[in-house]
Amino acid sequence: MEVNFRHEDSTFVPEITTLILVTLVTLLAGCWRYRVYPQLGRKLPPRKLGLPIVGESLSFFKAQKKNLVAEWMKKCTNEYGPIFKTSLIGSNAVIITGQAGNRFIFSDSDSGIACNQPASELNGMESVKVAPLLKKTAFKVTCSLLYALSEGKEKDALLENFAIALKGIRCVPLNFPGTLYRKSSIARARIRNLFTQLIARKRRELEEGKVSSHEDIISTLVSLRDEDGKPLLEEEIIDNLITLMIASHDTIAILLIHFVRLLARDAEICDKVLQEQKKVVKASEGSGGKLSRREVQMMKYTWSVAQEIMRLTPPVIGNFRRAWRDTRFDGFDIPKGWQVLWVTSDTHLDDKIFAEPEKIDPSRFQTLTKSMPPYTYIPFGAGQRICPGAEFARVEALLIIHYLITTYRWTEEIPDEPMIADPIPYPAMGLPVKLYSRNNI
Ligand code: HEM
Repeated sequence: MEVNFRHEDSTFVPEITTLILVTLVTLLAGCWRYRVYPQLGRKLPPRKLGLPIVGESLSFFKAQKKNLVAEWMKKCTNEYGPIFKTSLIGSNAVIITGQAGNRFIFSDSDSGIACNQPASELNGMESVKVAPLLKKTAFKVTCSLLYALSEGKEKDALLENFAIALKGIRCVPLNFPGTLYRKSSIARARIRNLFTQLIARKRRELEEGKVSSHEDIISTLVSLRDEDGKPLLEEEIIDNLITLMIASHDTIAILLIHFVRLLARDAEICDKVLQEQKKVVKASEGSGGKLSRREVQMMKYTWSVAQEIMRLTPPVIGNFRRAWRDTRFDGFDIPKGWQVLWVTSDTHLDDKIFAEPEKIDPSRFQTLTKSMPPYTYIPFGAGQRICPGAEFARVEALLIIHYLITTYRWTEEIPDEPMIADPIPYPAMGLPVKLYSRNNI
């Protein structure tokens, strides 16, 4: 027994010492690799990187949760100028703001920066929570128009799993039974499975000549061939379908939620939108109320309201790129491998571009658009990577607002409902409203 104890004790001490040494060496190596080395011989943008590993993630995400990202950015740009460095989610990052910065990121020039990386149900309802309803509606539109999925179990399963998968995007990656991350991974696997089945069905229907290669996004991706006649891998098709779902879902829903909220709050804007939509109803009488491109083009004021909403509450607050080589902007070095974050709010709230930027004034988009400097109004991004769904989003948002405002009027049930960020500003209680039918259109 004695011998055994001694034996265990004697190996235990070296093991601990080795562990401490390995940890120290790893920390020092990490410090050298991510903190010291990038600064050597370079003029990096100003500002400290914050705590090791954690960086400024906590203060950034706290600001995001409280819907204070624009203020967080303003404080930094006031102190350090339009370009400054930070460390977010374990990566060194440069945040670039302002028109010149937007041009540097969006223009096609060789900047060294590359990309990193979803109604009739309302009938008879008196009170409804707008936010979850519009999220579900946007999701269903994507499923119907992009994936040609009709109502049924498949669509419901996709919606259910997608909601769980999304929650897991921003959670701590602890892969244990019961954790959000584990549930989200299971939901992602189910979504992949569902898409695999949909792709197989679409392949069969294409072979049997039941659908055309342009029927929907799935048939298009399945039919695509490269120069050598090779099709896309199934994994590539699934990745594209998931990207489309993420990109189209919350974005339109957030725009519509803020639109419905504004119409409940601003009687003048609401009346102008209603008058425009009444003209659209009249124009569509000849075609039995069906709306075509011509009627959508008539909705100019309604779209200017949407543009103003996206100026003040952009559905996408910015996006990450990565420096694929050492590069420079505004006299500062941006080391290869660092993250580069562009942000929407800075130019959207710049009083040199938008007079009285805090004021809601849709008319600025009726007079200003042509004279607006490039790279200043960027809800859909700009340049080569501009959102490919911008026109889809415009038509979908306009049609949903048309349907809502010509069928109902509504009042907020909680007039002072606070906003939370999820990560985009979102009514904390889901925007419950009282609905009243309009019978006089
Ligand atoms: C109001 C609604 C929408 C807004 C504000 C919006 C905004 C954006 C923004 C800012 C980007 C990033 C651009 C960049 O990183 O440079 C983006 C990318 C993207 N959006 Fe949208 N989007 C909306 C709706 C949609 C819809 C409906 C679809 C699909 C039908 C869509 C598909 C995409 C795709 C596929 C990308 C990635 C493009 C790429 O990586 O090159 N978006 N969107």
